[in-house]
Amino acid sequence: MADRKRSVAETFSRLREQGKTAFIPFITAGDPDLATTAKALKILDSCGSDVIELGVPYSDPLADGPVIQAATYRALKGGTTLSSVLAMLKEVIPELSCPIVLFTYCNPILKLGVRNFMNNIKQAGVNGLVVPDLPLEETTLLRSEATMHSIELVLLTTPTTPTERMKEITKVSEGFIYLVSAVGVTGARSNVNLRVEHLLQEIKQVTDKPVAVGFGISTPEQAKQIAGWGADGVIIGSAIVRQLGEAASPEEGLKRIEEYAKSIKAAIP
Ligand SMILES: O=P(O)(O)OC[C@@H](O)[C@@H](O)c1c[nH]c2ccccc12
Repeated sequence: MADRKRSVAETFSRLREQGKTAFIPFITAGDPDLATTAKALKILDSCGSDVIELGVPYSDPLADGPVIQAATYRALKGGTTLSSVLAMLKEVIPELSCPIVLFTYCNPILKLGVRNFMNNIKQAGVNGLVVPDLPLEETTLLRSEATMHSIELVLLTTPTTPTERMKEITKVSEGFIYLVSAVGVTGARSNVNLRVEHLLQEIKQVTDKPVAVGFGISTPEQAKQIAGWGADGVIIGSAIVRQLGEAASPEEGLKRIEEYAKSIKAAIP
């Protein structure tokens, strides 16, 4: 029963019934250390996060901007590995009410072997998975193993994805569809890409699966704007990672993200 309560798709359908938009924070595991990550997950959960994205630090974060690259570097320097992240999650997830979506690049999955990887993350209590550098053509093996382990494999579509390809992506994406709102890498932008409103409408014409928007969102006003355009979820990473990882102390960083998460949650209906 716990799994069903926690599935990403279930979370979105509950929110849809309530007419609410999901708040989905992203943080990098192990930045500044795994003990702080464990506390951050509990704080973000208690501040009303509906889904939490947790990034596994990897040496070549090609889709990440400078803030998350710096966080990744700090986490790797601190010795964070996939197995230490999963060991921490095994302890923490039973205390969380929201589902966890793990973020990892392809390489760590291939190193472990797809079946082993899916089994390990399922054992840790993870619900969803995003693999930013996994092209649609390569998803078959991951999708079948994810399905076998009831892991929801979330796929991404971007402002430059051709319509036919976007339709393919929406067909096979599980949990939700990640609409990347801006071209380029992750990182707060001063304005939200106004094309997102049209992109959301385009996707919602071809699927009724939930669509969450990420990239560049950092202020309550931007979150409110995205929610107003009909997004089912608002994803914020760099703005949170910066406050947590660049604070004078872990305690200071945890205090900052608590206040920040509450301000975002208050802004989205
Ligand atoms: O950092 P931003 O601009 O708020 O965007 C969310 C993003 O950080 C998070 O979803 C993410 C972290 N690493 C990624 C790599 C690819 C796509 C998305 C991501």
